[in-house]
Amino acid sequence: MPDPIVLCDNLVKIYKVADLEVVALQGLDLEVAPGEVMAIVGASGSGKSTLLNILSGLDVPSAGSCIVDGNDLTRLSQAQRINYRRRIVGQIWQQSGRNLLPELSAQANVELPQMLSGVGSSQRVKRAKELLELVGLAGKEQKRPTQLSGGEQQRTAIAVALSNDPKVLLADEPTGELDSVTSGEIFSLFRQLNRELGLTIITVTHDATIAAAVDRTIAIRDGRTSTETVRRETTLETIEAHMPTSSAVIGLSSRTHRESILIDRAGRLQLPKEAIETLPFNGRAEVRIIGDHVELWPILDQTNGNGNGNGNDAVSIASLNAQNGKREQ
Ligand SMILES: Nc1ncnc2c1ncn2[C@@H]1O[C@H](COP(=O)(O)OP(=O)(O)OP(=O)(O)O)[C@@H](O)[C@H]1O
Repeated sequence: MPDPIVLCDNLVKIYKVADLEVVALQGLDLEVAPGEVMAIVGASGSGKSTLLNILSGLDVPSAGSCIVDGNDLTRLSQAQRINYRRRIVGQIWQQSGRNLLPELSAQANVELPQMLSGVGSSQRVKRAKELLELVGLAGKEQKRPTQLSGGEQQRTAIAVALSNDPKVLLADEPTGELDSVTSGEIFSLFRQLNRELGLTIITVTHDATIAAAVDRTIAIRDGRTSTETVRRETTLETIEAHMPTSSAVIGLSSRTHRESILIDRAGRLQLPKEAIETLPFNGRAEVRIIGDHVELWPILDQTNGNGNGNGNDAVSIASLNAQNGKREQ
């Protein structure tokens, strides 16, 4: 496997608001391979945008490490950070007002980041035209954002994000304001750009069709990666009965996708919601490694005379196959 283009290890982000501290990311691990197309999903407030803002260089991690294309985002100087934001990453947001300057034409919007990077006039005019053609907007170069449809505005935003030839495209809910047909078209464009330019794409989304179409979906819960869902190469027909019934927080089919929990580098894991719902207890528990599996036992209240582990209420959380190193749920 090639070296990851994104490697986050035990990433922490704490926002200070007056006297309060908000822990937005609490020890998140993430690896993304070059040329991968992946989605980040999770409930509101789970830390998705915080992660994207760190990857884009807009926010600085509070602790842990985050390296993107060899750039250590915890240690960049101000000048290095500007250079990183101009050349390594391109970013698009849900709201077109945040992506485009309304008083400029599509062409001028795409030229602007190049102008800020010192690219000469004739070269940036040529590149802006090429990029607008690549995203399917040939002939609309002189239109202003208000003269374009929502999908066309997002296409323009993608061309703007690509104007300095970044390695990684970061998209925060890029289809959040679009209808499902236009969302599908934007996602096809992502796929085309991935194929033709080798672009790595990381998108935050609530859109199940997008999550179903990417190579890998990471679910974040409470500021940590909790599950990962990968697309199966072939769909399952016959052994479906033996597989989990659904996949990922947005409910992808287990015929086409496989979900796994992630144990982070500190050894922590988050049980899926369905597993928590079937646990017969919560609170303190004892972990026992018994032969080939791991068990959780409730620690019962000592004051009423109960010891722990005497009933049938242990939960086996994993089977460990020591022979082949495989871990089975
Ligand atoms: N600039 C900030 N100052 C203070 N707290 C913040 C800031 N940005 C995010 N937070 C807090 O950090 C936590 C994670 O927020 P974040 O926006 O990353 O979540 P999210 O998963 O992107 O949510 P949504 O899906 O609603 O956009 C939340 O509790 C949020 O209130």
